Amino acid sequence: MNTEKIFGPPGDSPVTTLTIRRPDDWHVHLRDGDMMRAVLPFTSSQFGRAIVMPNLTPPVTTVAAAQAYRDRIVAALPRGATFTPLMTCYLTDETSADEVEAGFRDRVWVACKLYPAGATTNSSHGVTNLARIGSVLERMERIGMPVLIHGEATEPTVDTFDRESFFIENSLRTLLGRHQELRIVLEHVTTVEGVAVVRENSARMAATITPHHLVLNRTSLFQGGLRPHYYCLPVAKREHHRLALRRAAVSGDPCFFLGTDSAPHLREAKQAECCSAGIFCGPTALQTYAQVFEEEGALGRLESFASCNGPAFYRLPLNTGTITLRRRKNLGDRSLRIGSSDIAMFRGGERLAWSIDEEGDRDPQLEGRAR
Ligand SMILES: NC(=O)N[C@@H](CC(=O)O)C(=O)O
Ligand SMILES: [Zn+2]
Ligand SMILES: [Zn+2]
Repeated sequence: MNTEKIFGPPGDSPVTTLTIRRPDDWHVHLRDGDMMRAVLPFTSSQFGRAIVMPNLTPPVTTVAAAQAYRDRIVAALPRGATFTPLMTCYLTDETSADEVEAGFRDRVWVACKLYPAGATTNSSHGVTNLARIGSVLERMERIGMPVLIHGEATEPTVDTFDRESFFIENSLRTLLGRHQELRIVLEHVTTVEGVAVVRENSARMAATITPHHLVLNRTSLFQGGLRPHYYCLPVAKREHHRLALRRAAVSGDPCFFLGTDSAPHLREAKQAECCSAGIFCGPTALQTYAQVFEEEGALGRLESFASCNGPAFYRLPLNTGTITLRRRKNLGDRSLRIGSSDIAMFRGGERLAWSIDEEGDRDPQLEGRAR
């Protein structure tokens, strides 16, 4: 990592540019069609790779569907982009272990995504009971294929703010016991309990942390009125949970890495009687992570979180090339136009401390270093 004036003597002017190995996004929703074409450049310009979530309608449940979806993403990439989408298989009660293994061996998908049925956006085809997919999980355990979990309980009697900790205590711990070699990512972790279970099982477990959960708590959702654009699942929790997430992210520990959970919804779906869950944070994700790491006095560890810990967990090579962030106050766009509608951007129109160099410059010293 290259920084200018990062560790200068006290009173010295602060770091002005920050060059890190090109990062990856280990959790993103690229959607499909016009929306995919509109949101993809924000991901492909910053990240070398991204784990693409399979919660389309209909969900991506077969090798053929994943292959076709990957082809559509690659065809939509801006000219000259060097970006690799990493695909996932949406688990249902009917998923076949053979199909899962075939797609993994053919390098079509890198992981399976487990949505408890009804837990979040487009999860109605998800798993109704973990016992139903026991043989699939057993196979994944055997072949070393990770399962990525939206870790929230779905029982209607469980309080929304307790759904993650309830899932951990009542489902995840059983799963960990039943499948002792299974490799697991707790996606978009939001609680102290989530951070703890990941640390306890860090030999085979990791978690992604979103930019928004590092800066929002549940009070932010009601700041001056109800904020639909801050609503996502799992919902932001109390302040002490947010502080635990910040400590985990900046710790440098390999079991925590970057996953934006950028989840675009049209404005009419957000500003509605029943608001869809999801925050479109892709355009300002890296800038927000940089701000958080700086506030925590840990800019020197941003690179491990953003660019190194994820590839180590997924057993993939590090990216070559770099990205440069510059301390330059900038006002980003407020929203992204899609046909006659638009998508509100998280922190769009806010004055952010960091901006991303457009060229995506490459450092010859880093080129070819990995692999
Ligand atoms: N995070 C969200 O609130 N929404 C995601 C689904 C998900 O990741 O749970 C979406 O697809 O919109
Ligand atoms: Zn989710
Ligand atoms: Zn998601």
